[in-house]
Amino acid sequence: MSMLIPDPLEPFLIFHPWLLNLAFACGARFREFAVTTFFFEVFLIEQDLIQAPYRLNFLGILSTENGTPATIGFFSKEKTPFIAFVLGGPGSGKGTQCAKIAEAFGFTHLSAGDLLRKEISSNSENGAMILATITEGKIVPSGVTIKLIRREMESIENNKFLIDGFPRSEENRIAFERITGVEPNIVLFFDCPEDEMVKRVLGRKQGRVDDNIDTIKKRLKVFAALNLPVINHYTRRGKVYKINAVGTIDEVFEKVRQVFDDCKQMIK
Ligand SMILES: Nc1ncnc2c1ncn2[C@@H]1O[C@H](COP(=O)(O)OP(=O)(O)OP(=O)(O)O)[C@@H](O)[C@H]1O
Ligand SMILES: Nc1ccn([C@H]2C[C@H](O)[C@@H](COP(=O)(O)O)O2)c(=O)n1
Repeated sequence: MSMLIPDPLEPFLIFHPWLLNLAFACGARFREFAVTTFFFEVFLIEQDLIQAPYRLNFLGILSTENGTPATIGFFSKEKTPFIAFVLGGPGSGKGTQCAKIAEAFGFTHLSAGDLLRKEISSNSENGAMILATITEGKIVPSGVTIKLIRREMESIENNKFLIDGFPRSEENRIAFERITGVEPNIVLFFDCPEDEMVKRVLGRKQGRVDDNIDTIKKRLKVFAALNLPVINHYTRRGKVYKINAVGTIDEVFEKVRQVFDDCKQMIK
């Protein structure tokens, strides 16, 4: 485990211009993160795509329950897990395929959406904010989501994780990589036409607050604006396996199986 001294200050930089000035005095690496995050955040709030008050929640990432500073880069070299991010629009079939991958290849399936919904039903301090955000089809502050993912990863012995529905935005991605110190090994992208996604979501009938036509339209807009840039980033990094999500569940899984068979050498 490593501790990088300046990181605990990062969340403050986002909100306090005078601390931004301090960052400039502290070195290039710190400065780059602070400036990028600041301008990106302003853009997202202006576009009404994220919750404005997330800055305060972002503090949650860097504090731990016992009050000691959080460790940045929380995987030891010996225990760096194999991570597959699973992305795609709402209803593209991420959750369905993750369940099959987990069973066939021994992965632990962590769904960011499920973890957030669990927070709502457990009446946690962030429950009301998460419910309002999901109902609006927007993205929950990274700090909140990463804390939940991190908690699960730390409590599970398995070393192979499917992280479903995360990162949803460049801000999610940058925060995750900064905090964990790792990138995903691969990224699955389920490519599905919008009309098929709408049909699947409306047919899901699981009582989700966001499975209605108004929220779906917003989620599709958020997906195009915020999630596609993440997919483009990892495409440039040579990590994306794009899967045509049209077809029966088993037909799609055959394409997925091929990806994991091809990656067997990388998966310990
Ligand atoms: N290939 C498929 N063909 C038809 N229906 C499918 C297919 N894959 C999944 N479904 C159905 O579509 C609905 C949405 O699937 P799923 O929940 O897996 O999508 P998702 O990408 O995880 O969605 P979300 O991001 O909204 O959680 C479910 O009812 C599921 O049974
Ligand atoms: N990284 C994430 C993942 C999910 N959410 C919120 C917003 C989504 O519309 C909702 C449902 O997620 P899904 O089950 O479709 O993966 O959860 C988020 O804010 N950030």
